[in-house]
Amino acid sequence: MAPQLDGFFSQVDSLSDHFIERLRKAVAIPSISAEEARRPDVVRMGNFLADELKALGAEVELRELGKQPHKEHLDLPPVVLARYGNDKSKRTILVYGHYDVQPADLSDGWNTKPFELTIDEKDRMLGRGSTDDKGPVLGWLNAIEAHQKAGVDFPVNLLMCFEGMEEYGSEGLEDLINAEGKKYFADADAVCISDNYWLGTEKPCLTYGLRGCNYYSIEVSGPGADLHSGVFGGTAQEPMTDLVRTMATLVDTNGKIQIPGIMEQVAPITADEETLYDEISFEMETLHEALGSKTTIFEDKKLTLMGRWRYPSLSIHGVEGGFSAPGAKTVIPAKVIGKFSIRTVPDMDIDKTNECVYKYVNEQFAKLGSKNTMKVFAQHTGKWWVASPSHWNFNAASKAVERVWNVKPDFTREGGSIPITITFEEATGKNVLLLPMGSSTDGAHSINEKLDKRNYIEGIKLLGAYLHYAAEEPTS
Ligand SMILES: NCC(=O)N[C@@H](Cc1c[nH]cn1)C(=O)O
Ligand SMILES: [Zn+2]
Ligand SMILES: [Zn+2]
Repeated sequence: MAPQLDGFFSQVDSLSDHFIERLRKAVAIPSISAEEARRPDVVRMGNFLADELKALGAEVELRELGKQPHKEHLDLPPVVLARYGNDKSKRTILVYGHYDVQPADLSDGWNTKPFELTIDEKDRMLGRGSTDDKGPVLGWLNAIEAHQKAGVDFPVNLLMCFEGMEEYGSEGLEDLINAEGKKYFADADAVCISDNYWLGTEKPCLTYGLRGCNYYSIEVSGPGADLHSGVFGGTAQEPMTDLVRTMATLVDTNGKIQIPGIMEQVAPITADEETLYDEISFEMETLHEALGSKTTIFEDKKLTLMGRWRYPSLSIHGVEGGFSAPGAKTVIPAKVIGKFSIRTVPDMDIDKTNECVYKYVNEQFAKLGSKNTMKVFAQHTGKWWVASPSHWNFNAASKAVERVWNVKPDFTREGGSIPITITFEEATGKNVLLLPMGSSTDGAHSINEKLDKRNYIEGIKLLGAYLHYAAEEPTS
């Protein structure tokens, strides 16, 4: 029998301004995990969540994770663990999200202040973390509150795990989840993560796969200090020149990875997979809109989806130590660190991939015949994940999508990474579902990140409806 959801849904509508205010407060905390100076703000954001959860009647623990690896002067932000409900006759759903965000600065090209939630004339709620992942995290809290205020029994016990280091490789979390898999998380019957996006702007999806991410640094140094390029140019071998020449050998303009041993690890395409892409609702126009240009590698939908889901990609992110401000500074940097990452896919192996990268980068640098020194190392790694969507957890989410959005969801994989997903699967032994709230044009990690008001409010209904269907879905 379909669950009675009307009371809950109308309460979400009535509380929508209050829920937007909650998001406004969260976005105002610049919880950037990658910036050391922002660490107190990340902690403040964890405390904010803990306080909101306590006010809703959840049992909350702030778990400290110790020092940040390679940055021993920094404490990792706490993991917020919470439980709402402990009724043995109900199913228990474990949800995960993250309260840290990517860096953001007005000078990057934002049209509005990134840490002030701004609602524009199209009801887009602009602000860093609005879609990734503060909106979805608050979605769970909002669903609890709407049940309480509507007087509707909460259908499941909810276990929550919200971390503050996801955008920096989830440092410290893996050990906690492995340790708590059969303790704090022991009751979990299934896991749900809301931290990705629809493929387009109209059709919801359920996601059963993610790429992994190996993130690398190439450090080139030589001179003892930054130098005057007029005095030393033409006399010293320059680290930036060596770095740029080395980085240029990694990948070509069409994204073809030049490192031997990477593509060789990729699982072959199966006959079933060949047919899968045609069914997916995905328009190249929407991709162009999300991209902000027509500079796609492929013109074709299937090749584009394959490029995002089932093949690895190599992206060059930036150079630390180089001159990047506007204007013209005639300096030779003494030490530069180039950053790049490889999104990994089945059947790639983390260690094997690292070996291929180290060997290749060392060879390319050696070819330069430079007297400078080069080190290449992985900053963090996370494995890819592909699960079976034939499970009651996905059935429940599919029914919830139909109920809220009046359409059957697409079943998708995702090009991004949530490295902790596979850890949850292995530590709990339970099915993991990705249930996105936001859409493809939200601009996560980019300037002008937003979450449409519609996706936030209907997304709260979706998360709540999912819990109702999960409560009664027959075991599969
Ligand atoms: N919303 C998920 C997300 O943005 N994940 C990050 C996580 C990450 C950071 N380093 C490696 N993975 C992503 O970039 O995919
Ligand atoms: Zn995220
Ligand atoms: Zn992110």
